[in-house]
Amino acid sequence: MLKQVTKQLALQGVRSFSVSQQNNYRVTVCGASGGIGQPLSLLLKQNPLVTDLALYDIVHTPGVAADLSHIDTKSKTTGYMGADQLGDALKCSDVVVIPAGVPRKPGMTRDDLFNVNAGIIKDIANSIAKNCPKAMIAIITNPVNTCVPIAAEILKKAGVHDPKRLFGVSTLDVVRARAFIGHALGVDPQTVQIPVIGGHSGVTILPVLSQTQPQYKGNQDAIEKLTVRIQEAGTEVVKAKAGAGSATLSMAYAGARFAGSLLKALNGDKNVVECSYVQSTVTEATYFATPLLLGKNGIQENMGLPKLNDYEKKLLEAAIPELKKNIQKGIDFAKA
Ligand SMILES: NC(=O)C1=CN([C@@H]2O[C@H](COP(=O)(O)OP(=O)(O)OC[C@H]3O[C@@H](n4cnc5c(N)ncnc54)[C@H](O)[C@@H]3O)[C@@H](O)[C@H]2O)C=CC1
Ligand SMILES: O=C([O-])CC(=O)C(=O)O
Repeated sequence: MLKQVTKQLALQGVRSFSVSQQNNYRVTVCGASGGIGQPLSLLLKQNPLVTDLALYDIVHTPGVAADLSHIDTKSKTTGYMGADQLGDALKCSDVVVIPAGVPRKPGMTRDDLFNVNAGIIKDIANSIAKNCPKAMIAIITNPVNTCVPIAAEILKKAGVHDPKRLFGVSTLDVVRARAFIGHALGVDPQTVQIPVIGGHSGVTILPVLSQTQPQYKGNQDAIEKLTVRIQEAGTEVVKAKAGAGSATLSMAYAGARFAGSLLKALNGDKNVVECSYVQSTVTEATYFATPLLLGKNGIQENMGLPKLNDYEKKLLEAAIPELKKNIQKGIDFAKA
């Protein structure tokens, strides 16, 4: 009889899961009701490594959680709403993904979001320090270049800072570069490899086109145009959305990919490499995105600067002062 029922469930597409599997992680999304938060949570609900999906926001999470909880994947989805429930949302989380905060409108820079978003990151980081100090933390909220140093300073104050576990999500820059290059070369974007280093705004975004696989063969003019397009791709979306926000769907895809990579590495996969904005000694900027080998404890190895040609070295020179300014702003805010 039991055999029959199991077979029937299998035919209906219902999978059974062994309790002995290692792949049981709790992921918290902070800002889960937003333009990024909802599709990101939908994608995470489909990740087989997630057993417990905690959705936190200051609005609407009971509805978002109820909706997602009807999807036939194994993870349990729970909604937490309002500052009183932030601690419970974070408690025992393995991975915290943060797309909480306001997005840009046309004419704004990412730095213009600082006044509102810095305080949001500060509050969430304080609660992470108390409730899940060992979690991997992935910050999507802009300005990423400044929000990551803010979170680091808050975690330092609480005595729980581990730079190997704190990440600024710059994956969308890689995703975009792969899309643009794949279409330009007429190849599947999924087969394109390219490091995008530096930070996540304007001139701090440094796509290393000389290291693209398969090779990008454009002339210098084409290379410069493509570089600027990747650097300004966020603004391209902000303009196209004409006041209705910034990239949400592509960011949800990128955020789910990055969180998925953290989970794979936690689960013992030894070949997970992602570019991400982290504490760094690779350049003069104390936070900098480079390719990272991820492991069970976060960054296993910073793979350092890829080989740069003369044009890319100039881009790096332009990025460093801007990054240093963005980083100092975050440190000053957190110390004040
Ligand atoms: N790193 C990246 O590549 C990218 C970053 N972003 C950034 O992501 C952030 C979110 O963007 P969207 O989802 O489009 O904005 P949104 O306004 O649609 O959603 C933000 C969500 O955050 C929530 N929120 C506000 N204060 C909160 C708090 N204290 N605690 C928890 N949740 C809170 C809001 O209620 C809302 O549901 C923005 O700062 C945006 O600039 C956007 C695209 C790409
Ligand atoms: O441009 C923005 O404000 C949002 C963002 O970071 C991106 O799309 O890369």
